[in-house]
Amino acid sequence: MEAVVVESVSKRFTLRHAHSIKEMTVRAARRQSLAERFTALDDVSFTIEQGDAVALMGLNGSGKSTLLKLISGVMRPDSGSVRVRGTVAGLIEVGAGLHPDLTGRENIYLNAAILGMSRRGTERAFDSIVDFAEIERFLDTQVKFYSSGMFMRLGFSIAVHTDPDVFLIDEALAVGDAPFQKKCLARIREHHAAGRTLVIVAHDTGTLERLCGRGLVLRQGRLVFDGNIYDAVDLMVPPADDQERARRERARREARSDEAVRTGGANPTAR
Ligand SMILES: Nc1ncnc2c1ncn2[C@@H]1O[C@H](COP(=O)(O)OP(=O)(O)OP(=O)(O)O)[C@@H](O)[C@H]1O
Repeated sequence: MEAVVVESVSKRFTLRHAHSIKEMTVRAARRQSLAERFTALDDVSFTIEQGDAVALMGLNGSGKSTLLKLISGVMRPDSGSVRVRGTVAGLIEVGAGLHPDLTGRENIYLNAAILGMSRRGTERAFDSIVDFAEIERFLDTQVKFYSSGMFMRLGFSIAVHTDPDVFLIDEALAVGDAPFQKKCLARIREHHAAGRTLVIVAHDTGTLERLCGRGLVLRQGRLVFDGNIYDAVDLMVPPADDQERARRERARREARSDEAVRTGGANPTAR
């Protein structure tokens, strides 16, 4: 069953070169343009099946976050269409919904509601959210007094406890200390094992290889590759020579067999 269908999607932005009347006058006098249209996504099409884990890859500015925003529904394409079956949420703009003047406890209820969780669902998940974020002692402290790490953990923890059908992750896995990152990865794997669809943007190719079966590569807003994650990684970061190619192949074989041992051969990631 299709979870996400992106059809001939294009998105353009206007880049303004002048922000004040003075700048506008100067640019106009020099016959320079005041603004220019910039194509962030250019005729992109793909389909993601339910339960797939897909990496969105590309250099800075290639359009990955824009594509995630279109899938999440916070932005609309200029042309083409994006269809998502079921609910969509995840680790995007983590912490954006937290209110500094509210306590951790109040923020959990508020943010979970913003992310589409029912009050009962939040009550059920409450202890687990607090545990995961490791903020128990500070639960009744306003979050403006949290350290940036604690703030981020709380935002993360709430987000990973929601259960959307399509779970989006944007560059979020690189933050937090190593144990926390590990916990987040484990939680994301659980989402996937439960049959949820994952769409992940990250620059760390190791993480993407571990989580995803398929990779999409964007280059200047165009989809230039759609296929196996290992081929996508090789396209993004080409192996320097045959030795490096063989080393990667070995590492991947080992990772796959480790995975098979841990999951008893039932690796949920389709490769
Ligand atoms: N709201 C906006 N207004 C104007 N330009 C924008 C806007 N959002 C994105 N862009 C431009 O669109 C292009 C694609 O941006 P996007 O954030 O999708 O890239 P990305 O692949 O996620 O990059 P990164 O790896 O750096 O996060 C960039 O050139 C960016 O400057």
